[in-house]
Amino acid sequence: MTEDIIKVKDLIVAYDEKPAIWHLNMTLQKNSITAIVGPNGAGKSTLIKSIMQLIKPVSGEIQINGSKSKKALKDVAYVPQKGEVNWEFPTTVLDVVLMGRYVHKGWIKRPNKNDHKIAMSALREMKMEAFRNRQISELSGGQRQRVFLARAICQDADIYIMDEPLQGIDITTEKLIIKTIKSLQQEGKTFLVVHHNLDTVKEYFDHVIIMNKTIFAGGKISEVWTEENIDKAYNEVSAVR
Ligand SMILES: Nc1ncnc2c1ncn2[C@@H]1O[C@H](COP(=O)(O)OP(=O)(O)OP(=O)(O)O)[C@@H](O)[C@H]1O
Repeated sequence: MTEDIIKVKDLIVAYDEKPAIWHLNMTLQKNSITAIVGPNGAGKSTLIKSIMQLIKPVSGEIQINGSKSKKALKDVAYVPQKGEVNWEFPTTVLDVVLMGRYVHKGWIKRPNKNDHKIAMSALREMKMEAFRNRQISELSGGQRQRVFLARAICQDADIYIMDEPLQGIDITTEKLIIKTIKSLQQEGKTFLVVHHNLDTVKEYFDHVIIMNKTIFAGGKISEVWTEENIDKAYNEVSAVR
Protein backbone atom coordinates (compact mmCIF):
# COMPACT_ATOMS: atom_id res chain seq x y z
CA MET A 1 0.00 0.00 0.00
CA THR A 2 1.56 3.30 -1.06
CA GLU A 3 1.07 6.58 0.76
CA ASP A 4 1.40 10.15 -0.52
CA ILE A 5 3.45 12.17 1.94
CA ILE A 6 3.29 15.41 -0.10
CA LYS A 7 0.41 16.45 -2.35
CA VAL A 8 0.50 19.47 -4.65
CA LYS A 9 -2.80 20.41 -6.27
CA ASP A 10 -3.22 22.75 -9.23
CA LEU A 11 -0.28 24.96 -8.26
CA ILE A 12 0.39 28.24 -10.05
CA VAL A 13 3.46 30.30 -9.09
CA ALA A 14 4.54 33.50 -10.82
CA TYR A 15 7.34 36.03 -10.61
CA ASP A 16 6.25 39.53 -11.65
CA GLU A 17 3.08 38.03 -13.11
CA LYS A 18 5.08 35.67 -15.34
CA PRO A 19 4.19 32.05 -14.50
CA ALA A 20 7.07 29.80 -13.48
CA ILE A 21 4.72 26.94 -12.50
CA TRP A 22 1.48 26.35 -14.31
CA HIS A 23 -1.38 24.12 -13.03
CA LEU A 24 1.03 21.64 -11.52
CA ASN A 25 -0.22 18.51 -9.76
CA MET A 26 2.09 16.03 -8.09
CA THR A 27 2.37 13.58 -5.25
CA LEU A 28 5.43 12.38 -3.42
CA GLN A 29 5.28 8.79 -2.35
CA LYS A 30 6.33 8.01 1.19
CA ASN A 31 9.70 6.27 1.46
CA SER A 32 10.61 6.99 -2.17
CA ILE A 33 13.75 8.59 -3.54
CA THR A 34 12.30 10.87 -6.20
CA ALA A 35 14.23 12.95 -8.71
CA ILE A 36 12.81 16.16 -10.14
CA VAL A 37 14.24 16.68 -13.61
CA GLY A 38 13.63 19.27 -16.29
CA PRO A 39 15.55 21.84 -18.33
CA ASN A 40 17.01 25.07 -16.92
CA GLY A 41 14.24 27.43 -15.90
CA ALA A 42 11.66 24.61 -15.72
CA GLY A 43 10.57 25.70 -12.25
CA LYS A 44 12.19 22.89 -10.24
CA SER A 45 13.60 25.20 -7.54
CA THR A 46 10.40 27.22 -7.57
CA LEU A 47 8.41 24.05 -6.91
CA ILE A 48 10.47 23.01 -3.91
CA LYS A 49 10.59 26.55 -2.52
CA SER A 50 6.80 26.61 -2.79
CA ILE A 51 6.61 23.33 -0.86
CA MET A 52 8.93 24.87 1.77
CA GLN A 53 6.61 27.94 1.91
CA LEU A 54 9.50 30.22 0.91
CA ILE A 55 7.40 31.49 -2.01
CA LYS A 56 3.71 32.31 -1.94
CA PRO A 57 1.84 30.69 -4.83
CA VAL A 58 -0.75 32.54 -6.89
CA SER A 59 -3.12 29.61 -6.32
CA GLY A 60 -3.21 25.92 -5.52
CA GLU A 61 -2.75 23.78 -2.47
CA ILE A 62 0.22 21.99 -0.88
CA GLN A 63 -0.20 19.36 1.81
CA ILE A 64 2.55 17.76 3.83
CA ASN A 65 1.46 14.70 5.77
CA GLY A 66 -2.10 15.79 5.10
CA SER A 67 -1.58 19.27 6.57
CA LYS A 68 -1.41 22.72 4.96
CA SER A 69 0.03 24.30 8.11
CA LYS A 70 3.55 25.70 8.37
CA LYS A 71 4.02 23.40 11.39
CA ALA A 72 4.16 20.41 9.03
CA LEU A 73 7.51 21.74 7.79
CA LYS A 74 9.22 20.59 10.95
CA ASP A 75 9.13 17.11 9.39
CA VAL A 76 10.98 18.41 6.34
CA ALA A 77 14.73 19.01 6.03
CA TYR A 78 15.62 21.40 3.21
CA VAL A 79 19.00 21.48 1.48
CA PRO A 80 19.11 24.64 -0.68
CA GLN A 81 21.34 25.18 -3.68
CA LYS A 82 24.89 25.99 -2.64
CA GLY A 83 24.68 29.37 -4.35
CA GLU A 84 21.78 30.48 -2.16
CA VAL A 85 23.78 30.43 1.05
CA ASN A 86 26.03 33.16 2.41
CA TRP A 87 29.17 31.08 2.89
CA GLU A 88 31.08 34.13 4.17
CA PHE A 89 28.92 34.22 7.31
CA PRO A 90 31.34 33.74 10.24
CA THR A 91 30.31 30.39 11.68
CA THR A 92 31.78 26.95 12.11
CA VAL A 93 30.84 23.66 10.51
CA LEU A 94 29.58 22.27 13.83
CA ASP A 95 27.35 25.30 14.44
CA VAL A 96 25.77 24.95 11.00
CA VAL A 97 25.06 21.26 11.61
CA LEU A 98 23.63 22.05 15.07
CA MET A 99 21.11 24.35 13.39
CA GLY A 100 19.36 21.15 12.35
CA ARG A 101 18.41 20.67 16.02
CA TYR A 102 16.67 24.04 16.44
CA VAL A 103 13.54 22.79 14.77
CA HIS A 104 13.15 20.49 17.80
CA LYS A 105 13.96 23.04 20.52
CA GLY A 106 13.26 26.52 19.13
CA TRP A 107 15.87 29.24 18.69
CA ILE A 108 16.08 30.27 22.36
CA LYS A 109 17.33 27.08 24.01
CA ARG A 110 21.02 26.31 23.60
CA PRO A 111 21.92 22.93 22.12
CA ASN A 112 22.66 20.38 24.86
CA LYS A 113 25.04 17.41 25.08
CA ASN A 114 22.63 15.15 23.25
CA ASP A 115 22.29 17.66 20.38
CA HIS A 116 26.08 17.79 20.12
CA LYS A 117 26.21 14.00 20.04
CA ILE A 118 23.66 13.87 17.21
CA ALA A 119 25.52 16.60 15.28
CA MET A 120 28.85 14.83 15.63
CA SER A 121 27.34 11.56 14.48
CA ALA A 122 25.88 13.32 11.38
CA LEU A 123 29.29 14.87 10.65
CA ARG A 124 30.92 11.47 11.03
CA GLU A 125 28.41 9.97 8.59
CA MET A 126 29.36 12.62 6.02
CA LYS A 127 33.08 12.16 6.78
CA MET A 128 33.36 15.78 7.95
CA GLU A 129 34.14 15.21 11.63
CA ALA A 130 37.69 16.55 11.29
CA PHE A 131 36.34 19.83 9.90
CA ARG A 132 33.98 20.55 12.81
CA ASN A 133 35.78 23.72 13.98
CA ARG A 134 36.51 25.03 10.47
CA GLN A 135 34.84 28.25 9.29
CA ILE A 136 32.32 27.47 6.55
CA SER A 137 34.01 30.08 4.32
CA GLU A 138 37.06 27.80 4.27
CA LEU A 139 35.32 24.75 2.77
CA SER A 140 35.36 23.44 -0.78
CA GLY A 141 32.11 23.07 -2.73
CA GLY A 142 31.83 19.34 -2.04
CA GLN A 143 32.60 19.82 1.66
CA ARG A 144 29.88 22.48 1.88
CA GLN A 145 27.40 20.09 0.35
CA ARG A 146 28.35 17.41 2.89
CA VAL A 147 27.90 19.88 5.76
CA PHE A 148 24.44 20.71 4.48
CA LEU A 149 23.54 17.06 4.29
CA ALA A 150 24.88 16.57 7.84
CA ARG A 151 22.62 19.43 9.01
CA ALA A 152 19.63 17.75 7.34
CA ILE A 153 20.51 14.39 8.96
CA CYS A 154 20.83 16.18 12.32
CA GLN A 155 17.28 17.49 11.96
CA ASP A 156 16.08 13.87 11.80
CA ALA A 157 13.19 14.83 9.53
CA ASP A 158 10.88 12.40 7.72
CA ILE A 159 11.22 14.15 4.37
CA TYR A 160 14.36 15.54 2.75
CA ILE A 161 14.00 18.11 -0.02
CA MET A 162 17.28 18.82 -1.78
CA ASP A 163 18.07 21.31 -4.54
CA GLU A 164 20.87 19.92 -6.72
CA PRO A 165 22.90 18.29 -3.93
CA LEU A 166 25.18 16.64 -6.50
CA GLN A 167 25.99 19.86 -8.35
CA GLY A 168 29.74 20.48 -8.76
CA ILE A 169 31.00 17.70 -6.49
CA ASP A 170 33.47 14.91 -7.14
CA ILE A 171 32.42 11.31 -7.71
CA THR A 172 33.51 10.18 -4.20
CA THR A 173 31.28 12.77 -2.54
CA GLU A 174 28.46 11.96 -4.98
CA LYS A 175 28.65 8.26 -4.09
CA LEU A 176 28.80 9.08 -0.37
CA ILE A 177 25.69 11.28 -0.60
CA ILE A 178 23.77 8.65 -2.58
CA LYS A 179 24.83 5.90 -0.15
CA THR A 180 23.64 8.05 2.77
CA ILE A 181 20.32 8.80 1.05
CA LYS A 182 19.74 5.09 0.37
CA SER A 183 20.54 4.10 3.93
CA LEU A 184 18.17 6.78 5.27
CA GLN A 185 15.50 5.39 2.93
CA GLN A 186 15.97 2.05 4.71
CA GLU A 187 15.04 3.89 7.93
CA GLY A 188 11.78 5.01 6.32
CA LYS A 189 12.77 8.49 5.10
CA THR A 190 11.52 10.11 1.89
CA PHE A 191 13.59 12.15 -0.59
CA LEU A 192 12.71 14.73 -3.23
CA VAL A 193 15.85 15.76 -5.09
CA VAL A 194 16.40 18.21 -7.95
CA HIS A 195 18.77 16.41 -10.29
CA HIS A 196 20.42 17.37 -13.59
CA ASN A 197 22.37 14.35 -14.77
CA LEU A 198 19.88 12.27 -16.75
CA ASP A 199 22.42 9.43 -17.05
CA THR A 200 22.27 8.62 -13.33
CA VAL A 201 18.51 8.95 -12.75
CA LYS A 202 17.86 5.20 -13.11
CA GLU A 203 20.74 4.23 -10.82
CA TYR A 204 20.11 6.73 -8.00
CA PHE A 205 16.31 7.10 -7.87
CA ASP A 206 13.23 4.89 -7.77
CA HIS A 207 10.73 7.60 -8.76
CA VAL A 208 10.97 10.60 -11.06
CA ILE A 209 9.03 13.78 -11.79
CA ILE A 210 9.69 15.13 -15.27
CA MET A 211 8.62 18.77 -15.42
CA ASN A 212 8.71 21.96 -17.38
CA LYS A 213 6.43 24.50 -15.69
CA THR A 214 3.95 21.66 -15.30
CA ILE A 215 4.42 17.90 -14.88
CA PHE A 216 4.97 15.92 -18.05
CA ALA A 217 5.27 12.57 -16.28
CA GLY A 218 5.63 11.37 -12.71
CA GLY A 219 5.85 7.97 -11.06
CA LYS A 220 8.04 4.89 -10.81
CA ILE A 221 11.21 5.03 -12.92
CA SER A 222 10.25 1.70 -14.49
CA GLU A 223 6.96 3.19 -15.69
CA VAL A 224 7.67 6.80 -16.71
CA TRP A 225 11.40 7.12 -17.47
CA THR A 226 11.04 6.92 -21.25
CA GLU A 227 12.70 8.82 -24.10
CA GLU A 228 9.27 10.06 -25.12
CA ASN A 229 8.51 11.63 -21.74
CA ILE A 230 12.00 13.12 -21.43
CA ASP A 231 11.76 14.60 -24.95
CA LYS A 232 8.37 16.11 -24.20
CA ALA A 233 9.63 18.03 -21.20
CA TYR A 234 12.94 19.09 -22.73
CA ASN A 235 11.69 19.94 -26.22
CA GLU A 236 7.95 20.54 -26.28
CA VAL A 237 7.88 23.59 -24.06
CA SER A 238 6.00 26.02 -26.23
CA ALA A 239 2.56 25.01 -24.93
CA VAL A 240 3.24 26.38 -21.47
CA ARG A 241 5.62 29.26 -22.20
N1 LIG B 1 13.35 35.49 -7.86
C1 LIG B 1 12.95 35.42 -9.14
N2 LIG B 1 12.46 36.52 -9.77
C2 LIG B 1 12.03 36.46 -11.06
N3 LIG B 1 12.06 35.33 -11.80
C3 LIG B 1 12.54 34.21 -11.22
C4 LIG B 1 13.01 34.20 -9.86
N4 LIG B 1 13.43 32.95 -9.57
C5 LIG B 1 13.25 32.21 -10.68
N5 LIG B 1 12.71 32.97 -11.66
C6 LIG B 1 12.33 32.50 -13.02
O1 LIG B 1 11.40 31.45 -12.87
C7 LIG B 1 11.65 30.39 -13.81
C8 LIG B 1 11.89 29.09 -13.03
O2 LIG B 1 13.11 29.22 -12.28
P1 LIG B 1 13.66 28.04 -11.35
O3 LIG B 1 14.88 28.55 -10.68
O4 LIG B 1 12.55 27.54 -10.52
O5 LIG B 1 14.01 26.94 -12.45
P2 LIG B 1 14.89 25.62 -12.31
O6 LIG B 1 14.16 24.54 -13.03
O7 LIG B 1 15.23 25.36 -10.89
O8 LIG B 1 16.18 26.04 -13.16
P3 LIG B 1 17.72 25.54 -13.13
O9 LIG B 1 17.74 24.13 -13.62
O10 LIG B 1 18.36 26.47 -14.09
O11 LIG B 1 18.23 25.68 -11.71
C9 LIG B 1 12.84 30.86 -14.64
O12 LIG B 1 12.35 31.40 -15.83
C10 LIG B 1 13.52 31.91 -13.77
O13 LIG B 1 14.16 32.87 -14.56
